[in-house]
Amino acid sequence: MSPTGAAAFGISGGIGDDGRMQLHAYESATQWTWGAAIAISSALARDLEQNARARLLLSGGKTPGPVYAALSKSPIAWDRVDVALVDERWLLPDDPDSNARLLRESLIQNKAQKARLETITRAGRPFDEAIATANLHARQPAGVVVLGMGDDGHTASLFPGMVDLEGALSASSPYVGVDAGGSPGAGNWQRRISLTPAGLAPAHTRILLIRGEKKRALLDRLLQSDDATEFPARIAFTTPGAKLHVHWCP
Ligand SMILES: O=C1O[C@H](COP(=O)(O)O)[C@@H](O)[C@H](O)[C@H]1O
Repeated sequence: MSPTGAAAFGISGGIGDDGRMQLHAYESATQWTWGAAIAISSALARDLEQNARARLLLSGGKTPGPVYAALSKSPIAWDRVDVALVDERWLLPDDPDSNARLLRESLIQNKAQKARLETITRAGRPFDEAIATANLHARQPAGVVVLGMGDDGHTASLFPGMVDLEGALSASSPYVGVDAGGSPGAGNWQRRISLTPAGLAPAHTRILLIRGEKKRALLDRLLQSDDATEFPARIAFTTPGAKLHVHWCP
């Protein structure tokens, strides 16, 4: 199936009307998985037609694994694709709770084994150096960025109520180190490295993957305002640049 085969429509009442967002609503998890994978793969294929390499930023968490697994079977020139992280917990890349491990086990399989995976953390790499390395790699801006959204309205590792959220939201660098202590949504992983709105802005394709009625209701709530300090996931549609494509299924 293709994304256009799914029920794709703009949301009325503000965001859909001003062209900042389009919702692709699927009836089943299978349709969502393949619809989102095809959307990502098509954007990469377009990039690869025009550029020697394509750069893809992916989120972690519990939601996107099936989409990445489907994407790994896409017949594109993966040997010309650099895959990097939207955010990472301060964990080594082989830790079962790291976002890098999720990418390795779901995406870097099948045809996508030929892609180049960049991790943010590495054994012996101090926190500040990990941030600096992420920023260095981001000098080559990503064309395609895939975001997630937590039940608390966080995206990347930008959490409601975290220390100096305002600083992270207004940072001029593509990545910042964060202390998400005090934000229950951060779970056991308070120290993190996160993409910022400045890092999101250059992407020509901006995708948000969410599932379930709870997140759909939260999305509706997000659309009522632009205040990213209340719900940082609002940066997905308030950051100037590409239209946000939300792929959702129940
Ligand atoms: O901690 C994180 O959570 C978000 C959302 O994850 P989900 O489990 O609710 O899908 C994710 O986008 C982010 O990359 C991750 O570090």
